[in-house]
Amino acid sequence: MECFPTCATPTTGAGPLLFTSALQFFAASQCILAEGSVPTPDIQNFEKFDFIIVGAGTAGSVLANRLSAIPEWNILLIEAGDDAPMEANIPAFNTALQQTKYDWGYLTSNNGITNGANINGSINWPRGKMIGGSSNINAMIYVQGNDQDYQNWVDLGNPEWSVKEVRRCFKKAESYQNMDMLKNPKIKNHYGVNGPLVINTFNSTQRKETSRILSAWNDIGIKNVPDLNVANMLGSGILTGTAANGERESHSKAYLLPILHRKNLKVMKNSLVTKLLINNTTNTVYGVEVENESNTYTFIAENEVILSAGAINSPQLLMLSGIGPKEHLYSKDIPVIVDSPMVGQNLQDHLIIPITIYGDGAKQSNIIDQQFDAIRYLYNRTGYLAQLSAADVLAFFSDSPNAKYPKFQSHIILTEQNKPTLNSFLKNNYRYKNEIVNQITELNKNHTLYLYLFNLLHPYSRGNISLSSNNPHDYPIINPNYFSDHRDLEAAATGIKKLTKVVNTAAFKEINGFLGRIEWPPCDSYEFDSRDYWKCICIEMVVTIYHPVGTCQMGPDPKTSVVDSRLRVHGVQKLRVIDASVMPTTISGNTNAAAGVVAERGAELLLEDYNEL
Ligand SMILES: Cc1cc2nc3c(=O)[nH]c(=O)nc-3n(C[C@H](O)[C@H](O)[C@H](O)COP(=O)(O)OP(=O)(O)OC[C@H]3O[C@@H](n4cnc5c(N)ncnc54)[C@H](O)[C@@H]3O)c2cc1C
Repeated sequence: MECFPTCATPTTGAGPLLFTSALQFFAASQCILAEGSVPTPDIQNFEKFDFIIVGAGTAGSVLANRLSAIPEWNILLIEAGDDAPMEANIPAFNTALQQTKYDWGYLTSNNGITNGANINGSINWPRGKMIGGSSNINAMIYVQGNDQDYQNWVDLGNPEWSVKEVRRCFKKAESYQNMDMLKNPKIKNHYGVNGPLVINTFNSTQRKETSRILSAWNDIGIKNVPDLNVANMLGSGILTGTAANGERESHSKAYLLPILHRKNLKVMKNSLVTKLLINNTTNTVYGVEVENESNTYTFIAENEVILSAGAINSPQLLMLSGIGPKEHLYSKDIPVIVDSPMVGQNLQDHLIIPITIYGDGAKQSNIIDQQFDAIRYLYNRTGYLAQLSAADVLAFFSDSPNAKYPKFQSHIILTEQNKPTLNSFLKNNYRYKNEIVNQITELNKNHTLYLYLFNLLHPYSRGNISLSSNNPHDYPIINPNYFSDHRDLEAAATGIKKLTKVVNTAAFKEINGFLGRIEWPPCDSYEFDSRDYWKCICIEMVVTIYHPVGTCQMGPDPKTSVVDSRLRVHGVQKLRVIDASVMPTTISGNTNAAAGVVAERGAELLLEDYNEL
């Protein structure tokens, strides 16, 4: 049988050799793309450690590094998820891990008020479930926040978190890599260059379009700045990312993987902590209960247990262990050890409202070009796979031009004409109903979609996390309570009205830009682009930019906070929470860098308490 009748006679020259080595290269590059694997440790039931850290996410990775730097301390780090897969490392796949085994896959509860345009009135709340946690599933946007954010924490009775200390910790964490930008003395002075966390700007294949976006922002008064962090999150510009050389920089890659050789650190993955062990006569925590495959283990912490399970799971674990609002614990048949009314309360998130602006623009590249781009990525980490799936520009603004504190933020998702993945993105990631999805994809057939994601930086509304049962496998109930405070709705309408002005700028006129009306029955009677129209869209279509914080907030008073300023849990001994949940108020922008800094500073406070600093 002739398999390839048209194939030229195979050569015995250099050609086949070259092809073979190319094939080997591509096969090997898939393996080296993943960030690395954590070996399974040799571990015994009832083994004793000095510190046990629950959760190897952003904060847990930092803590494992800083605490295991003390050679006399034995550290156990426990993570519910597996190693991060290859996709986590490739920037353009930043949404690809949602709703896989690497995502906890949470949904918000249907409150019957918001989210009429979303399937079953609820939205996705993804959270990383893997080594690196949410730092391996996030969009890599590196935002430090505004000085006032940290001053707010001090004003709430947390003296350890002064702007000066927090800024020092950012520098300690950072390894800023953009040599061109470092020629600017303000940028050089602002960032750290010797820390573990590599940050840089992305190379963008969309610079023509992102320049247009920047120019439009500039024209409506959101002035372009060379660097958003240096500008204290005021203005618009190209963002910095936890990425460099075409790869993601997760907190696990920066802090954890390089120290796996330390003899005093054990890391257990695929292991769910189900409960804290507490001596209820002394209210002292002495260990944790853990499920690994079908086995249950007990591990003892001689000094402390540190919860770094994130803003949903840290309060969940406290409540499962008897620390929380007493009536709620009684209702789930959980014996109350400490009545701590704020556990799971004070939930703050950055909501987003999608604003659809269309214009002439590039078509989606064809499949052959995309495949070549994939090869280019494997060879030298360039091309579209090396950049995040959203556009690499941001705007931070307020309702008055001279404001020193931003109220609003805008991200952009740039969607070329007729993009095949738009439909599934809107349906699966945002859970919009077909009527909404179809309108947007229909207009995208012949227009580029500039999807502006408007977000409110400092909401007044507060949600909460509560238990659905006393079973640690049952997901907690997430109630974000968006727009429950009317001031948020008014502020959002003001911010959106300001943002939609971009459509009248020269940059958008040049491409026949127009604002797309989303037809949705509850909003149809309102005049398009009026405040009332936008308020209606806010209520019906609000989704998340994935920044829950505040559910174990720090503060001096056990009635109004969960941990003190040194992150020790009120009412119990030998227990801290160190992760995004302790932020008493949210920050001006994306929360990953700040969660890492909470852990940097939290580690310092802990070391001070043991005279190790
Ligand atoms: C989709 C998405 C996009 C985002 N984009 C950005 C962005 O671009 N920029 C930005 O600044 N921020 C972004 N964020 C937010 C940012 O990533 C988080 O604020 C930050 O990672 C929180 O860190 P953390 O340590 O508190 O929690 P996490 O990083 O979530 O870590 C918690 C860890 O604890 C583990 N865990 C939980 N419960 C248990 C248990 N019972 N037993 C054992 N282990 C457990 C989890 O599996 C996880 O690994 C995004 C988040 C998401 C989900």
